[in-house]
Amino acid sequence: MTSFDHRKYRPGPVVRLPNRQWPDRVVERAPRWASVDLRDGNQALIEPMSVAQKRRMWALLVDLGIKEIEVGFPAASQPDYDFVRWLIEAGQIPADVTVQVLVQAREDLIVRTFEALRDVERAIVHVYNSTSPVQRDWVFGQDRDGIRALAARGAELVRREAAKYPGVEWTFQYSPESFTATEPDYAVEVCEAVMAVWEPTPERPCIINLPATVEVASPNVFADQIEYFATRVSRRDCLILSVHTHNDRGGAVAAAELALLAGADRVEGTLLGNGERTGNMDIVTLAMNLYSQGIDPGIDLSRPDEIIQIVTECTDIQLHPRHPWIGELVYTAFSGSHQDAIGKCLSRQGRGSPWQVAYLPIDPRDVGRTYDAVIRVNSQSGKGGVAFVLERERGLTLPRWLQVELAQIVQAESERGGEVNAMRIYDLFREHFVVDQGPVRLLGYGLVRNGHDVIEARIAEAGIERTLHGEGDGAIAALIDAWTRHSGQRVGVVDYREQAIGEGTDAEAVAYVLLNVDGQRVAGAAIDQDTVSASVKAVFSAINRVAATAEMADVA
Ligand SMILES: CC(=O)SCCNC(=O)CCNC(=O)[C@H](O)C(C)(C)COP(=O)(O)OP(=O)(O)OC[C@H]1O[C@@H](n2cnc3c(N)ncnc32)[C@H](O)[C@@H]1OP(=O)(O)O
Ligand SMILES: CC(C)C(=O)C(=O)O
Ligand SMILES: [Mg+2]
Repeated sequence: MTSFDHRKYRPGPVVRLPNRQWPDRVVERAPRWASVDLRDGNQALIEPMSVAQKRRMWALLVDLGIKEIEVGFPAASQPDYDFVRWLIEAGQIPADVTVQVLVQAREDLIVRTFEALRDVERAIVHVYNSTSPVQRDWVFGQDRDGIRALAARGAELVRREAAKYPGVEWTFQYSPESFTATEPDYAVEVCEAVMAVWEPTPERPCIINLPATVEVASPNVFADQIEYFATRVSRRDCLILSVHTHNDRGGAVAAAELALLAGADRVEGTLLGNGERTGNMDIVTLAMNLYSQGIDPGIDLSRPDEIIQIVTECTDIQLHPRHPWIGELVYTAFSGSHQDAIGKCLSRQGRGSPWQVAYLPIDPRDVGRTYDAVIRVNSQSGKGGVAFVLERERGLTLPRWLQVELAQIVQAESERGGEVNAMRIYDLFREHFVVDQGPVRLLGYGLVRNGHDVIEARIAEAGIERTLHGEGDGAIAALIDAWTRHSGQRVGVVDYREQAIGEGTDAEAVAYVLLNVDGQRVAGAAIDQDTVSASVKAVFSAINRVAATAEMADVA
């Protein structure tokens, strides 16, 4: 008998919203960002941040360009109080950044919160109380009127205390905590009661922050709740509509995105999504989502490794290697068809033209990643990936028939031993296709080119030195003629390619040849400083591969 029983649960809320508008809208600009790393993020840590960690996190948030930063709950704990004091007294708050602090709708806490903020130039005071039926009934033991009065009283206290510090530019923020589980009409009613006290104007708006304190439904329901609120609240022009989503169902980012369609102006979240339970909305992910749609996110995410390092140090939570946009493995493909498509697209992607590379929704270089890690080879990989790695690391552009054969060799190796790195792929290429130490060794050759080519090749075969003679149109044809006369084999050239790698005096030639020897196709390759020598040696590589196969058959 287990307690796993879905009948314990009821479906989440449904909002009646005929003619909802948000599904037809698109997001065209970034929201106002507000970080709650130092408050919601911090309160969810096993070990809350030390002073040094808070300072590091603060510096990072400012550096990224986040302009509204909730720095703590100063009335709740001495470290939070002290941190706020340090920010103010040490002049740490840049002119374009506003600190925000959280407080419950309780008099003593509100008084202390304002004390903590004395001498600040500007600040957002964020007061909240919970509004859902279960919180009303079971936590606060109050009915709808009672909770509305609690909220209004909190607003009055905030207004009263703010008046004691007239030199400060205050912004008031209210959150109906547990908004997503609150009846939508009642959420509007409570916020109206708060606004009636604060009397915001278009010039001095207040912030109404609608939280998915616990994510209880799919993101479309949240969007309905936001649109419902935005279209029913009075004085919409006097408030900044903010959302604060949590990730209980894994939809915090999606919910925030849809909320923007539904009328939200501002989004609260944390870097990389740390926060209560499964976390807060991840600012980095949402910002990168916008970026990848061609929208300026308004925060600088060009150095994500720095974000990962600092957030990891401050939270002691490791980043998942497949975390959206910036996880370690996000721009790495192991699977063959992905590698093939990525390689093809990268080779055609023009500089300055709109990015369109299959499987890479953005250019990895934008977030400080190089192409080095884009393709890594294991047993799931195919010829495209192997070829891509060799081209990237060694500049070798293998012909397709050689890619196919090499990929099989690499795959066999990776089935035995896991990932195969670029150096090993190159070694396998040389070991299998550049065969200059086989049964037949080329000792030297002379070529007379006079319209018609005549070759004289000295070889050692089974310990015996011989000189072969042949002629034809081109060095390869002459050599094939020489070998055919000597061996009696029927040899034809199916394909031949050559390429230069490197430049200037360091340049080398690589030759790839596919022969048909007595009906059997065999590939060979060679690398030399000279193009003709590379092609001659490539033919011997192929001949050696045939000879080696024959020797093995004899042994068997
Ligand atoms: C969704 C969120 O993240 S909300 C933010 C939550 N963050 C935190 O709680 C971290 C900081 N908080 C704290 O350190 C403590 O809660 C303190 C210091 C603020 C208060 O501590 P305490 O006074 O010991 O009480 P505690 O937190 O248990 O408070 C519960 C009481 O406050 C009331 N309360 C809780 N929230 C609120 C609120 N927003 N407004 C008014 N009253 C509230 C409860 O109904 C309860 O009342 P009761 O004592 O009459 O039953
Ligand atoms: C304080 C509020 C906004 C909160 O963190 C929540 O509801 O999740
Ligand atoms: Mg929260």
